[in-house]
Amino acid sequence: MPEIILSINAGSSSVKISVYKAPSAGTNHDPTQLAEAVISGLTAPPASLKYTRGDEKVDDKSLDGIKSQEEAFRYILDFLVKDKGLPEMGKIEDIHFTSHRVVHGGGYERSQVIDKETYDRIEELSDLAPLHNAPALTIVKAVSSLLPHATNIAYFDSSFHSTIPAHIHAYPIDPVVAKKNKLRKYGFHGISYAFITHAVSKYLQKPASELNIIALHLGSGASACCIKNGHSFDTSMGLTPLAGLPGATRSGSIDPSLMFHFTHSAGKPSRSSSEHMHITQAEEILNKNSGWKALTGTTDFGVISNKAGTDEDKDGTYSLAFDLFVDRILNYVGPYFVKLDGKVDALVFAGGIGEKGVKLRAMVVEGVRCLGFEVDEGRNEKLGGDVVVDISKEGARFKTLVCRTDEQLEMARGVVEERGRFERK
Ligand SMILES: Nc1ncnc2c1ncn2[C@@H]1O[C@H](COP(=O)(O)OP(=O)(O)O)[C@@H](O)[C@H]1O
Ligand SMILES: CC(=O)OP(=O)(O)O
Ligand SMILES: [Mg+2]
Repeated sequence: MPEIILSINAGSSSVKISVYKAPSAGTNHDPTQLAEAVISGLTAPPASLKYTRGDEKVDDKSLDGIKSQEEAFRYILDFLVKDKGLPEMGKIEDIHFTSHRVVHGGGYERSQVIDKETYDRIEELSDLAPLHNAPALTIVKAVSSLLPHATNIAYFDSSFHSTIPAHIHAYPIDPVVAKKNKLRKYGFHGISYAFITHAVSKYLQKPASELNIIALHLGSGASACCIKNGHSFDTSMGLTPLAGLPGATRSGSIDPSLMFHFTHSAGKPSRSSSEHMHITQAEEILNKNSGWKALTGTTDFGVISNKAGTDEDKDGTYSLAFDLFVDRILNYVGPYFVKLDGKVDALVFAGGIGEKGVKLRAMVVEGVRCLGFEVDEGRNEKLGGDVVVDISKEGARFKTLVCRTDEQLEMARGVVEERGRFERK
């Protein structure tokens, strides 16, 4: 009987689900991916579905009416179960494990089976990841009712960053208050950074424990990570995923006083607060109504890239957003290069924008040319299908890589590696 793992990645604008067959116990192969379904564009309706089974692209269609992560999950599960070409999903009792990407894990340094206590803890942290934790929990709840045999395991984006030293994760505020309220830099996109670390270490044939990279996960939410000897040493997101780089609907870092000048009602509760989450209007504006959406009206950075600098960009709206993003990214690459003492194995692009944004990669690397990074135009434009691709120019002092990150696979590997810890007693 095959043991099936459903690996669920609820992002702020997408839900990505991969179906894996676990290798036989005692072998250390990767889980085998049987299918992947991605619903994207939740913040730019209509959403769309991309479905691949094995190496075959089976479906690619627009979906009206799917607006939330929970709706996307329910749609995908139904779709997978009904797919005649995927008999492994025909018997839902064979789904032993569901791994869930949970963005904010507070003090959890590793994955956890989601029991009542873990669920409550993740819920408590919802205010600190307003676009992520509550939607992820709606999926956990749906799994509990639709797949009651499955063991739910939470993988936290923040766990990878538990190695950040105190002088980097601490905020310069009253330490008593900071300790009591657990106010510190947590950092996110850690499942992706763990995948990137392993993939680049394999590609460069260098042990992860000796690997120094500057990694950029650029998606609907975007962040940078300084990875020293295979561990997170610094990252751009903070107490919440709002800090650092701007994103589809997020402002990224701003002067904290800006909000007092933006609106006087900024401190009042937001109308969209729910039983799972209580945020102020300020948090609502900075998390949901800023970033690319506020600057350009679209949350799709692909559109911004295509229009910037063309006749369609008469008032320079798209160019401003594009150039602003390049500028903010450079604000991290330089300092991380310094923090790594110039001993950098690679600058790595990942995430939807990092993997598809040809122009963005070219402009960012152009911005750090003085440090010794240079991109080969041809390689940058045609990546090919490998997990890690070298786009550096011949003779460049430092490497520039693109990594097709795979958070679902990273979680499924974790399930297989630690299966014993998760088996129901
Ligand atoms: N050709 C492209 N160039 C630049 N960005 C793109 C392109 N195609 C898609 N994107 C962007 O990728 C982002 C989604 O990235 P992804 O990592 O999948 O998101 P999520 O954060 O939801 O996981 C969207 O902002 C989308 O606009
Ligand atoms: C942490 C975060 O911002 O995630 P995403 O990019 O998937 O929204
Ligand atoms: Mg993502």
